[in-house]
Amino acid sequence: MSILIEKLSKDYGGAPVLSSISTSIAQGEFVAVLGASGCGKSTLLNIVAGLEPPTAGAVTVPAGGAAFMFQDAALLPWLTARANIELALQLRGVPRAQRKDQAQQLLELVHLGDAGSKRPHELSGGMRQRASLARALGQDKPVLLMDEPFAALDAITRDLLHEELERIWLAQRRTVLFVTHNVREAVRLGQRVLLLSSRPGRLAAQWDIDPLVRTDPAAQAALTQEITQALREEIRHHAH
Ligand SMILES: Nc1ncnc2c1ncn2[C@@H]1O[C@H](COP(=O)(O)OP(=O)(O)OP(=O)(O)O)[C@@H](O)[C@H]1O
Repeated sequence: MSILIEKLSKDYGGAPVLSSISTSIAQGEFVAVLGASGCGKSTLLNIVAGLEPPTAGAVTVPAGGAAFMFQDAALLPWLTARANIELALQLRGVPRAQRKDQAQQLLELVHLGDAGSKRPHELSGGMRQRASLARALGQDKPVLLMDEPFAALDAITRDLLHEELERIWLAQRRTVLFVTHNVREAVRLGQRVLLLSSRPGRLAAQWDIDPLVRTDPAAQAALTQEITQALREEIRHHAH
């Protein structure tokens, strides 16, 4: 077991945002979290990251903690892609002599091997997210928290990054908690999909995704439709 969430509730002083969420996430598992806008998905990740305390309940994460990747790459604009990654390595205590090589390996892992000397504004949105992923991986934490990391990308770039992320996840088997609005993305990447309800955010439903679904477009489409229907119902409730 990697992440244990027990009767987790959260409010910011007003109405509850999250209410009694319990689930456990296995080591190396990839879990996608879906829910309507404002249902508390980011709050859930922030609590797992240790950035926000829970109001009630408990969250247990592995001793090494979690790395975070956001929708906005949040790279330091005055540093090159390589230097952004080297900084993560430095913060982790990697000796200076090894940082350059390790940063290059990480750049190559995300297929940015030739772009290390570019600064963020010289990179496309997809390349910035690749650099951001390399930086998150450079933190070498057992858990990777991803908050809509590909939401701002065009569909083709997003599909490419799905392939990259899957390849890296299969090679490294980190535990991933991936928040998205996009049902197709959740079904494409997740071994399990959690659906949060709105106001308060509860665990409304979950689906285990059979890996065979990924190789069967009809099954993938049917499951996407089923989950989309459930998400729509959550959004409709919320609208009343
Ligand atoms: N620091 C905070 N202080 C007060 N309220 C907050 C804070 N952070 C989030 N909220 C509120 O908690 C609720 C859930 O927000 P959160 O960002 O977790 O939702 P979300 O599901 O990630 O939304 P979206 O999908 O739009 O990104 C919202 O009503 C938001 O206004």
